[in-house]
Amino acid sequence: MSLILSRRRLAAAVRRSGPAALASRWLHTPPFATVSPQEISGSSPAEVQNFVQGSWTTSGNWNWLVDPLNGEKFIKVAEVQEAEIKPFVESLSNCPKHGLHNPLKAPERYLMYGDISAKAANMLGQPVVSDFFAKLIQRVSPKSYQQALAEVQVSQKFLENFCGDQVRFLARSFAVPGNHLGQSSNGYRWPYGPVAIITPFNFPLEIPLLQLMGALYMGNKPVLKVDSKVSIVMDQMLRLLHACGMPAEDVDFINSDGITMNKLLLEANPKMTLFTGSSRIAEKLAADLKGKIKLEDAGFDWKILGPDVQEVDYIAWVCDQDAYACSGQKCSAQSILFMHKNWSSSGLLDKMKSLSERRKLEDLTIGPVLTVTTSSMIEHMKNLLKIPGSKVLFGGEPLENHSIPEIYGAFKPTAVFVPLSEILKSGNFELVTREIFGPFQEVLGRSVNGTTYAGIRARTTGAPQNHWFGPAGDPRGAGIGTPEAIKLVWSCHREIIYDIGPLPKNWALPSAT
Ligand SMILES: NC(=O)c1ccc[n+]([C@@H]2O[C@H](COP(=O)([O-])OP(=O)(O)OC[C@H]3O[C@@H](n4cnc5c(N)ncnc54)[C@H](O)[C@@H]3O)[C@@H](O)[C@H]2O)c1
Repeated sequence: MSLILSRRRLAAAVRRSGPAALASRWLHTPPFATVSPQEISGSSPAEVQNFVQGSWTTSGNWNWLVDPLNGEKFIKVAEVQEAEIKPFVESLSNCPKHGLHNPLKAPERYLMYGDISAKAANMLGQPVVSDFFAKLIQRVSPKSYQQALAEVQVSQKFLENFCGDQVRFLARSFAVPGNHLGQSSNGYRWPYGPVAIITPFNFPLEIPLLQLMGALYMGNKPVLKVDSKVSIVMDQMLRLLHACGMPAEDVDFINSDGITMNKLLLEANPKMTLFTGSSRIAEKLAADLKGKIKLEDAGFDWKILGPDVQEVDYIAWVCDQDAYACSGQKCSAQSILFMHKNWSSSGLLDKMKSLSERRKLEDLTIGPVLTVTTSSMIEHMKNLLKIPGSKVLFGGEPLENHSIPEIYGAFKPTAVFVPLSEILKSGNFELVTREIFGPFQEVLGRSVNGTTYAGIRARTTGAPQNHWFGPAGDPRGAGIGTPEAIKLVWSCHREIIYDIGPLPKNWALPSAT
């Protein structure tokens, strides 16, 4: 059974099934929720609010979002304007720089967050709740039900990982014996206090939730800003967390445009900002915030197939998933495939073509691209095709028979072949390695460089809660998911040297040194 129906078909189904079925659908909406994913439509729009100083608030301005599948205005977001940021600035400045808790202050809060995580993991694990979030994700960041559900399941496992004592174990300290009796040096994981989290549209639940919980576990007070296109998901998740006992004052949640958020950061001066998004904004914020930032920015991910040809069917399937699942809008999506010439006669490219052709809009295995328009993908492709020897292997055309609004992209899964000798020429390299955050990859003839996913089952898209996921080689690089990521991003090292005596027997005043 197809798990996602087009809005029009859904609306028709609701009309056919009448109010009794409607009531039963609401019965299947979790108690904390204020929306029902299937019911959101032009005639029954949903509302996204802000949360500050312990209360839900609206703003003077509603930003209307259009349904990525049919262009209908279906969600209104209370976007905070520049003149309205004061409560958020005040709320953040109420948090001391030593945090809401730390190893020497309010340690019971580590246990409280262990309990909140246990309850939230339990709630999110209930089929009604995971289905609710998967369907809500699908409405705003269209991807297949399996991909949306996987995002919920990763989030649920992450919460399970930090139940019980696991939060306090994150703040484990160590001691080194000192030089004399009564002296020892102790290393602590210290919070930053007031912090900010900014996240993009492509993982509406997983990225903001994992970073938010990491920040809270270590004792910080975050203000969270998720891309407004998808922030309805975290609006609902915060309601779940409140229902699981999260103190209302611990997190603020703001909807705004980038300019307003930038202003808030400059005025509220958070001690640390975690930014996940494009490299352009990452570099701007790094300068504006004078380096008080950690980054997970744009990805241009490559896969290399070396000379040993094997498991062609499996590799074709992994390539298809890596390049085109979520319509290529995973930060780890395969952007380039370097293929050793031994693969040319293996049938790999034909298999990839057939797999890409299985993808269809009806089940969102291919769907709207939220930040790149169809015309800019076509333009990029035309520029690539000017490179001698390059050719479209498959795709290369807009999707057909759809009602995706023009502000979004609608493009068939596409692969363009570019000869390696050409890519190395100056001028071509920048063009070929431009990130197109959509279902687009370039296939090159020979292998050149490495990737960190290795082996016959290697994939580029894999960021479950049990892997560190993040960049390397940049001192500002952040991570997500694991205890190491949480400790690195959300706490700093603080050393306290205890030197409590006693003084040596017969101590006498030494001469000046
Ligand atoms: N490395 C990772 O883990 C990772 C994960 C997901 C996405 N990404 C990257 O994110 C990009 C796609 O996301 P996008 O297009 O939404 O990114 P984006 O940089 O346009 O937006 C990201 C967030 O920043 C906010 N923002 C924009 N300008 C701002 C400003 N001046 N001050 C403060 N906040 C501002 C946006 O409202 C949004 O919430 C891709 O490049 C992708 O590779 C990276």
